[in-house]
Amino acid sequence: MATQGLNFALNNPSTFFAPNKPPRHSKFRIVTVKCSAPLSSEGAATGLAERPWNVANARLVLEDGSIWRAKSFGASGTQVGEVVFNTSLTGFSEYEIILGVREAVVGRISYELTGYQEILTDPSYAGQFVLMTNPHIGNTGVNFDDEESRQCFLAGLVIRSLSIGTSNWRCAETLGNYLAERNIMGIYDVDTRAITRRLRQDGSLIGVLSTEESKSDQELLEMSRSWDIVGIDLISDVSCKEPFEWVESTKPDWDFNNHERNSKTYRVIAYDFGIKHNILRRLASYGCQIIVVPSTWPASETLKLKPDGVLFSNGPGDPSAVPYAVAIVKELLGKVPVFGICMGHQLLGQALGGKTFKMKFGHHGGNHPVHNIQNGRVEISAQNHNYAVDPATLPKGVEVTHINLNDGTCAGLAYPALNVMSLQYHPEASPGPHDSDCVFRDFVELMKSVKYRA
Ligand SMILES: NC(=O)CC[C@H](N)C(=O)O
Repeated sequence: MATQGLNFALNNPSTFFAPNKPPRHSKFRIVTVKCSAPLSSEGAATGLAERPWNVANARLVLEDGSIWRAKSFGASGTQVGEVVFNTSLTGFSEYEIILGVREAVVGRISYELTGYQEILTDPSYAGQFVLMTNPHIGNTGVNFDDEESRQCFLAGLVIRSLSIGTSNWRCAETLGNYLAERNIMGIYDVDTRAITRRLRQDGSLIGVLSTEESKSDQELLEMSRSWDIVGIDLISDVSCKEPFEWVESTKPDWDFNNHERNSKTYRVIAYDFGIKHNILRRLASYGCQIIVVPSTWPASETLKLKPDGVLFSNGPGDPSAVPYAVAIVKELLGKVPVFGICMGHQLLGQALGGKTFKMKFGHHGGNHPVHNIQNGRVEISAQNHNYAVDPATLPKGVEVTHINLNDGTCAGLAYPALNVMSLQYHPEASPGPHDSDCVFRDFVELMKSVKYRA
């Protein structure tokens, strides 16, 4: 609906957008409309603008033997990865449309966004193709602020329709240019609904994306069948190599919980298994002093820094393929309050004696309902994981604190005796939802209670 409204406005010569102040807590304000392809005046009048593409020049070959012809954007080449679908469709802001010389407000647009830039820069997607179920991607371009890490680690992007126009007050460049500069492949004009239904039915599939005509379908199929993401340590490729201090908090205009700031500061060591920057910003906003350390940083060195708490971050790949990280987590248990997010939660589950398993097609999206058993509330959450902790394998004393309401899987754990808390999903989600943000306050409260207990 929103994009239809925008297309109407784009194609109506008498419409222009007001350079509004961004609504509070919104990152979006329309001031310019950049088109990646010129709209002919005829096209503009009829709504039938000429598209900048003609032919399929890429193939996605899935391990089940299906071949999907598509059009390429971003980088060219051949890339293998696991295909996952992301259902993010959240976040919108309203804009006034001002028409003609009298500047009468004639309506409002709900401007839709999916957080695709945050998804592209989430290191947990390393080794995976992200297929967006939202059919229209690229309309807000990319900007300098929404990066979740230092680079794009994912294998590639698969979308239904690439926006021909880019319009956002923060836009620095188009999605296509951004991906090409980072050597990330993308395809569009592919039936993402059909692929999603296949993945839901048959489970995650390995795929090969290629723009190389010289490679036969059979060659690409064999490539997809001889690669696997299970059992591989993907953390060490994305983690930082040296410790560093993190100070940036959420910008005041966008902070939705700033009344909860703490006057006291707590020292947190954050293990970087592929950490998203917004986890660090939220911790900083809640008054934490943070040192980020590499995935292999010894537990003994962490304890020497005398932290009030330790955070185990999100990260890519199979949690059972990184026993060295589980050993570090285990060594810290009971010595300092700990909080695990996603991969961090899965490592904690294993360190407590539990096991993880691979889900059929995982959870990827910004619209997962979670039952918070501790307070009885249902939180809408952002999730991105293919594995889960099996609660039946956990020892007595470990509590399941959150349940994913779509499939009943474990979405959070606590072990009060050892000051352990963890979530399988993303309380820091940017652009949202923000229902679970208060878990950072819970972590601060945990650190506080331990620090001032003595
Ligand atoms: N976001 C994450 O930390 C993902 C954890 C793990 N790689 C999984 O897919 O389950």
